[in-house]
Amino acid sequence: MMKNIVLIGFMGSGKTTIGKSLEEKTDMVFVDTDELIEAYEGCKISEIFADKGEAYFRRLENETLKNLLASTDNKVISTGGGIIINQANIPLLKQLGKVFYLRIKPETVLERLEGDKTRPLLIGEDKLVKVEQLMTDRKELYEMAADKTIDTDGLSVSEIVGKILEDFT
Ligand SMILES: Nc1ncnc2c1ncn2[C@@H]1O[C@H](COP(=O)(O)OP(=O)(O)OP(=O)(O)O)[C@@H](O)[C@H]1O
Ligand SMILES: O=C(O)C1=C[C@@H](O)[C@@H](O)[C@H](O)C1
Repeated sequence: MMKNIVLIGFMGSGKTTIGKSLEEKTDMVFVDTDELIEAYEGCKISEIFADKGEAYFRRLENETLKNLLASTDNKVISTGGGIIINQANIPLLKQLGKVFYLRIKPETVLERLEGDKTRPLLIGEDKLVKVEQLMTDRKELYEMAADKTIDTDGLSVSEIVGKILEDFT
C-alpha cells in the first residue's frame, strides 16, 4: 500500500478544506481528483457532465486513480464525491493509502452548499430529497471503501485534521 492520505465523502463533506489544512500541517502535497480532471480536460466538471455525460466523467475518475497509483506518494488525495460509484475504484483507493471517510448529514450538506452552482448533481429543486437519495445509494460504498470513518457534523476543521493525523501512522 502506498503512503497517502485518501479522503472520501459526499459533496460538501469538507474533503478539500481538510485536505488543504493537512497539507499546511504536514510535508504532504494536496491533490484533488476533480481538479486533476479539470486540468486534464481543460474545462469545468459541470461542462464535462453537460457535454460528454456522467459515464465519461466516471471513466476519467478511474483513470485518475490509476495515474496516482503510478505516481509518488506522500500526498493528501481529495476525491470526487461519487468516486465510489464505480466499485472498481474501491481497491484502487485502498492501494493508494489510508482511506478516511468524512461522514456528514444531508442537512449539513445543504447548509454548506447553499447557492453553490458547481455541483451538476445538485441543481434544481428538492435538493434535500436529492442529497438523501444519493446518500442512501452510496452509504454502503463509502463504508466499504473506508479504513476509518469520521463523523464530521459539529466538528471544527482542526478537530477533524487532528483525528486524521492521530490515526495516520
Ligand atoms: N468542519 C467544517 N465545519 C464547517 N464548515 C466546513 C467544514 N469543513 C468544510 N466546511 C465548509 O463546507 C464547504 C464545503 O467544503 P469542501 O469544499 O471542503 O467540501 P468537499 O468535500 O471538498 O466538496 P466537493 O467534493 O463537492 O468539492 C466549504 O464552504 C467549507 O468552508
Ligand atoms: O458526488 C458526485 O457524484 C460528484 C461530486 C463532485 O466532487 C464532482 O466529482 C462531481 O460534481 C460529481
